[in-house]
Amino acid sequence: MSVPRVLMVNNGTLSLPQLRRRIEDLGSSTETVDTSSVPSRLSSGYQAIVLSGTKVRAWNTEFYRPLVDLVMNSSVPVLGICGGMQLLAMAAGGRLVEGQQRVGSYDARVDVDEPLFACVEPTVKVFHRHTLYLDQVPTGFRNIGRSDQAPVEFMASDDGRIFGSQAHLEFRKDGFEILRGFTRLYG
Ligand SMILES: NC(=O)CC[C@H](N)C(=O)O
Repeated sequence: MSVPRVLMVNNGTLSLPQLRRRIEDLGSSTETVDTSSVPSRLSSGYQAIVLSGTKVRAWNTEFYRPLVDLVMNSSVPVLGICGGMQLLAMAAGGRLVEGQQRVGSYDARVDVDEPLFACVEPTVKVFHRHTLYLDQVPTGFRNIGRSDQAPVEFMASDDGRIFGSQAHLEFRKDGFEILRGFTRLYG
């Protein structure tokens, strides 16, 4: 079987190497493109798209428009991490709020009947590094994970193609196992 290829969009996160390594450890190859130079159409050679955390905040919808168009016009599984989830949520009309800066490991409760969580228990310990919080899922998405700190820790599109994680899944064992659940959607 050939190795699945993942297009990794670098939105300026501090932990791109770790994110790539995890996806590669799970059996995919990765190629990275910066936010400002994403293609207008996904080449048929890719089986999934992963959006890293961000440097430019999700409020800047103009900056992220080409990326959002790429995601919406593709048909492969997509995973947005931290700011990568926030920018997808903003584009779909979601609401973000400025909160307490959160850095470190926190528990979240997840819906284990969702394919993303096929490899974890209902409570996961995952790593966070952010100050913006999604307090409402946008139309077309549902809330699939929550915690004492944030009402929306994970979201999924109604068609089950696009996922978002507030946590940086490139860290911690449970993060890796959630990434494993994602790779099973296209691998
Ligand atoms: N790590 C990130 O992706 C940060 C996202 C966003 N800038 C926030 O602070 O919430």
